[in-house]
Amino acid sequence: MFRPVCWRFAHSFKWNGFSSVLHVTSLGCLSFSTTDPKILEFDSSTNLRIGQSKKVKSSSRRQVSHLVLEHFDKQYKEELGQLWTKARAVLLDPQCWQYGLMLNRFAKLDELSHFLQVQGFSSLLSQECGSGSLRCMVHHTQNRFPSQKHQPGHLKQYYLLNAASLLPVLALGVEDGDRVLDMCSAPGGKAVAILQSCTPGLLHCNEWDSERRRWLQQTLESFIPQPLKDAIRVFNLDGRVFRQNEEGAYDKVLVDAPCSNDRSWLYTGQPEQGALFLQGRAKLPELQKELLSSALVAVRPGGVVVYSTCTLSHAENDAVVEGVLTSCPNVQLQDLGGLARTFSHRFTFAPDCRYGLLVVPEEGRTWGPMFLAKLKKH
Ligand SMILES: C[S@@+](CC[C@H](N)C(=O)[O-])C[C@H]1O[C@@H](n2cnc3c(N)ncnc32)[C@H](O)[C@@H]1O
Repeated sequence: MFRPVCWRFAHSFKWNGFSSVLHVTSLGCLSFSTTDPKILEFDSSTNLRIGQSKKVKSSSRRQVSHLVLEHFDKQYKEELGQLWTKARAVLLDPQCWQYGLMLNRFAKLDELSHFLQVQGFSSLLSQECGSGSLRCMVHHTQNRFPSQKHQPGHLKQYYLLNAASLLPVLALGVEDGDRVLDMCSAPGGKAVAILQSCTPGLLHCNEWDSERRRWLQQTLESFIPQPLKDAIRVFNLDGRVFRQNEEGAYDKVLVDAPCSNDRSWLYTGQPEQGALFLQGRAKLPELQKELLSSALVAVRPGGVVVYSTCTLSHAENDAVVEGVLTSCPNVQLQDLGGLARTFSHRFTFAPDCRYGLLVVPEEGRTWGPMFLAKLKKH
């Protein structure tokens, strides 16, 4: 049993998936031995416990919906060929999923940064990415930090995410002073990423679902200090109305659209839920086109819109962008080849995605699914 000295960090700390043990020495240093626990946890009485092998709770409870899986098999085999076999293996094995840690530049990070370095985490983003002060740490193996609890008045140190979900933010390229709309914003991962990368002149975060809007507000509270919050406003609107209210008001708009979310929808559990999901899925492309068109009205001439989803579905990705490009003559598709080259060692991109980039998960680089396309208005 060890007594952690760095109490604040240790208190909420759980670890799964490494073959070494964390020690917190009496001097407050962090080091590892080579015993092989599957889980470590600090409990609230400040003791470090080394537990026996046990699975991460949330993963072991997941139940695959066979209805959804069959549907995916049929569709994605046709759309992605061999890549689907690889992605399928990852999606069906939550124990292998990698998680990135987006670090909060507004929190104290010394101990955490040191700990991550010792553990072999590396930085996803280099200076060439143009990501400003945005930092995300990734590991080549499966690993999962616990989510930090929301505590009013305290800033969290990190946000857990699928590292590929930073690509839309990088593609948007927000700069200091920009007026930005995050049209579908909850739970707020990408809004936080934007605020990590720079200081926009204003950031409007919109979320239609009231429950999720509260979650979004909590995320912003957990990561962003008060002075910066003055530049942020949270809206509770249907994103499709921005076309009427906010014409040309923004330099940059992110449409991280409601989508099938393959990773979580595969685990819809009960057959009825799976059936409902498949019904709803058919209606998504229409909504997505409307949201993207609305964003193109809300952005100023010369401004850019990034459209993204976390599904592999062609109908919700390339086909949506194609549909909008056909109906909006003053919009031009932007090349994302540079971004793909920068991250080709980290992410697997589908080779024949016509209008954007599609990150497909595979063993060892389980990031994705993530689709993004960038459009510029003239
Ligand atoms: C993929 S999630 C967004 C994730 C978020 N950008 C992030 O990075 O944390 C899509 C969100 O869009 C919201 N949504 C659904 N329909 C919408 C609409 N018509 N207008 C605005 N938001 C909508 C959903 O409730 C959901 O929270």
